[in-house]
Amino acid sequence: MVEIRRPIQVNDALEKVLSQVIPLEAEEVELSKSYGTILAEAIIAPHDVPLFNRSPYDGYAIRSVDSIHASGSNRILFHVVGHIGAGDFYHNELRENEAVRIMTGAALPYGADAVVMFEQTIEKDNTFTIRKPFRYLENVSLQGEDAKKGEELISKGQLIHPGVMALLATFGYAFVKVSKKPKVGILCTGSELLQVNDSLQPGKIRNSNGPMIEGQLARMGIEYKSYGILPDHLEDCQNLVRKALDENDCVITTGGVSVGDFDFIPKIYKQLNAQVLFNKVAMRPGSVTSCAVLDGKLLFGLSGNPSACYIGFEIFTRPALQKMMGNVRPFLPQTKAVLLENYSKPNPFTRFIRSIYSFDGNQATILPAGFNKSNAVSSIAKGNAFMVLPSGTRSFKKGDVVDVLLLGYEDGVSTWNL
Ligand SMILES: Nc1nc2c(c(=O)[nH]1)N[C@H]1C(S)=C(S)[C@@H](COP(=O)(O)OP(=O)(O)OC[C@H]3O[C@@H](n4cnc5c(N)ncnc54)[C@H](O)[C@@H]3O)O[C@H]1N2
Ligand code: MOO
Ligand SMILES: [Mg+2]
Repeated sequence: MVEIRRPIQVNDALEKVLSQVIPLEAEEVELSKSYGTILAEAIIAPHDVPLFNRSPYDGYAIRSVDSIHASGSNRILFHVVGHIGAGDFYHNELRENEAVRIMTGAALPYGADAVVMFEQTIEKDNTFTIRKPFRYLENVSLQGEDAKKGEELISKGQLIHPGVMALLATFGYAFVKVSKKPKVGILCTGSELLQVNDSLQPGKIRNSNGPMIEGQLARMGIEYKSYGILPDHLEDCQNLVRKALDENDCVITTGGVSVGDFDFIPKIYKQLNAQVLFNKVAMRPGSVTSCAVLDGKLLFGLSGNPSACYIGFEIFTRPALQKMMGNVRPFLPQTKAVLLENYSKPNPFTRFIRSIYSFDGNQATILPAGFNKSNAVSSIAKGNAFMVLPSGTRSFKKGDVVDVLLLGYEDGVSTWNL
């Protein structure tokens, strides 16, 4: 007799997975290799930025007090006593009606407290005149205006993107403490599976889930080990799952999670003594997505059906891997968009529809990406987002505003409201 599985809600399943996540240790990486990693320490400014008052323009540094009486009919004359570019420093203190020719980024000389842009002067020999008064600190880029010493700028658990790398470099971090990345093993089960370069034979298909998951991991900057394709043979599959578990922090299998005669993943969990977190989720596709834990490591049993497999990864595996890396924003970005066509099917389970999200110049829109079945591969290729229709709803109409999860963004969000 077939086992009757009880579906649990997506949020409950997700909570179960995330509660099992054991964060990975931290390590020091070279700044130039840190892109896409997660900060394991907060960045606290060790000094002000800028570190000194500097000129934001090419022009002349003056004492504002000397400019008070300047007007169109009373141009004031300055004597140029020095010339500095960014990186230079003028060591004397400015005296009355003296100016230093200064370039963008150069430190203001002592006594100077304003900058006159070249365009605001009439220059003659070693002098210039101005026709307006300058305020104290006018045209000055102030010490500490960008960041104050001691200020926490980026907290632990944030993604290191190019902007963060710039900040780290500013503060002299040649190395940065980040979370280690998980090692992930991928195993595709199915006696029907051929390699990508095999020619087709009756009843066989090429393994598309393997390359797809490799891409999903690569999109997260995570390295993986592919254990290839494996015919549906209980003992062989079990041995390879065990080996993959020993060699990785997390293992993803595809196929064989349902109730078919050759669906061996549930048996493998049982024989390995893994704790099954769930084997049925109230979602479509991906309802058979399964997850188990063994030795503190997560085993994701993703469906063999390509669309279900893709969604199972993005909804469960991705946040879990992000959390392993200590990412405080582990979830795909969530937004809303206007539906561009009627969607009349009822949604007894939460429905994730591979869709095309775009902006039509006026509003964010979402359009289902075509053939919308669990076994579809074309719609995952065309889509860049999931439209999410909550369970217990039906008859969505063109013009309705719906929830959307965006794929392929480097950063995510801290919670989902699904
Ligand atoms: N009696 C029932 N039958 C099924 C149920 C059910 O509840 N009761 N659930 C259905 C649902 S929903 C799904 S989804 C599938 C899940 O199947 P499995 O995860 O067990 O996967 P397989 O049986 O191995 O394969 C399903 C399908 O996917 C193709 N496949 C498998 N691996 C790959 C791959 N690497 N690349 C491309 N395509 C792959 C495979 O050829 C099958 O067509 O079960 C339903 N059945
Ligand atoms: O689990 Mo299946 O993926 O619902 O279609
Ligand atoms: Mg099956």
